[in-house]
Amino acid sequence: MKELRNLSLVMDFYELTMSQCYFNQDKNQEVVFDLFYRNNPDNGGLCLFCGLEQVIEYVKNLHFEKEDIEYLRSLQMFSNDFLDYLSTIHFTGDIYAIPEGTPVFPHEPLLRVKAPIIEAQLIETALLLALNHQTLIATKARRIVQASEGRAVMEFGARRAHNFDAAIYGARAAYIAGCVGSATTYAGKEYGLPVLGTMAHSFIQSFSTEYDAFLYYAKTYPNNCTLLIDTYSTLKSGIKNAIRVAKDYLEPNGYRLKGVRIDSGDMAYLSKQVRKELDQNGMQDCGIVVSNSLDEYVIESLIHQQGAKIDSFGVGENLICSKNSPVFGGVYKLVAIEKDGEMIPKIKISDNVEKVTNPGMKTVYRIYDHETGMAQADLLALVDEKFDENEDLTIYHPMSRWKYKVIPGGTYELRELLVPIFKRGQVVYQCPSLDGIREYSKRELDTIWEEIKRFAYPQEYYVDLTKKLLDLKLQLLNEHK
Ligand SMILES: Nc1ncnc2c1ncn2[C@@H]1O[C@H](COP(=O)(O)OP(=O)(O)OP(=O)(O)O)[C@@H](O)[C@H]1O
Ligand SMILES: O=P(O)(O)OC[C@H]1O[C@H](OP(=O)(O)OP(=O)(O)O)[C@H](O)[C@@H]1O
Ligand SMILES: O=C(O)c1cccnc1
Repeated sequence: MKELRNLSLVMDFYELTMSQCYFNQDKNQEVVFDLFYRNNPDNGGLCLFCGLEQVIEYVKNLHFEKEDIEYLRSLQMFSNDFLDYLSTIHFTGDIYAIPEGTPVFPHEPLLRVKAPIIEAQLIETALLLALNHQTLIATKARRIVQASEGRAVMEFGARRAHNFDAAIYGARAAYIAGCVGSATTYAGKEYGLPVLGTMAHSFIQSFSTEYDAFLYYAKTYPNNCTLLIDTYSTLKSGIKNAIRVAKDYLEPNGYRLKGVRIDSGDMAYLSKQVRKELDQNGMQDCGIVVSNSLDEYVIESLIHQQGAKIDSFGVGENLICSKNSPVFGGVYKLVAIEKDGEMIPKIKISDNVEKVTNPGMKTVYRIYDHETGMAQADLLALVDEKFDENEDLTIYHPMSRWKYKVIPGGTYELRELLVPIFKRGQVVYQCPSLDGIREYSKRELDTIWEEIKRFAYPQEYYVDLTKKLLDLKLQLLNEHK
């Protein structure tokens, strides 16, 4: 079996200091935490939820090694009794979550934990860091894939990623979001996603001539040959040498030149000129790949405003670092606490209305329109609420009773998005394959209206409350006045 790094101590120190207080007071009662976010990155209309598999690995493995305990002891802040307790701790609670690859929206629980407060608290940091990172990268990658309108997007980001895990998990998230593969070989080995790539300028420079470099590569990989044509001059030498190699070696031997890559200069102008030359030489099947600090806006402009002739995109830094919007602000908030065997709903109040939490143990439903199959809104409900799809459904704005919408009975279907992942500490969820997640994600994205997916001022998707949940929220707000 592969040895796992024990990452259990990847937790904010306050999780441990607070936990010792709970422990000393014998206050390890059950609580419920919701993990959700408030704003879509890049002013977008949605996110793609990602990173659940890594959360499952972390929670399943939660334990402290002897050396972890000794380290904590050396800090002289923790009692022997508490350290003894930590040395045997493992997760015993329930976790429900939305499946990876699902389009998600602000303010809905993406994941819900019900566990003794110490356990729920100790896993906070890891849950947030895994889900915040991969959701951010999948969300960015999805935008880039959308802008490419069916042209392949290759993830080239490892060298600009914020260290090893960001490259590996970033490649995973990007593949889920629709990239055709990644240049990060490790991610191919680990996740079975396609690894791909072309060549670097250093390769061309290492030969006496560009032609020699192309010829050597073509002889080595005649079936899969994409040549980088911008080392000296894309139009004066690169494209000419690429065509020569195709004519001198590949075609006489029954092969075709697969592609050329342009990595600098004006990509619209160069791609059009290169396309013309390839076509004039009977090489209509040779693809044009471009790279160089691309993002969804440059890609959109190349395709729509500039008529660029591009077949695929290599995208690195803007994708792997979500450069325009580098933070995904997922948060983890306590929403209920057990008292005398009963779960008591809790609220977090803020002057900023956006930051007032939705109290209680809740679930999320996606409401699909019967006729179109499209998602109409998401509905937050208390877990014990029951629905009959033949009856009218009234959904409320998260803050006001007078803003509501009635969806007529018989016109909609409800799908509960949160599914069981852990029950009493045991994993009850079978993680789908990466390709399974990717296909599911594509299908789910097809149920989201284009108005929500567009980049400029997207329409806001409704995440509403049931009457019962809204009443509870307003009642708690009143009680705290
Ligand atoms: N037609 C185009 N429309 C919009 N942006 C483009 C177009 N062509 C290139 N770009 C962008 O312009 C920028 C050019 O950057 P930069 O100055 O780094 O490259 P360069 O001078 O072409 O080559 P090098 O990478 O060797 O410095 C890149 O971000 C690229 O994505
Ligand atoms: O611009 P990005 O979106 O991050 O895409 C990845 C970049 O990384 C490489 O450049 P680099 O100069 O590092 O190496 P090279 O010698 O292969 O061009 C590649 O040529 C791309 O330009
Ligand atoms: O294979 C490529 O062309 C590649 C890979 C990583 C970064 N830039 C380019």
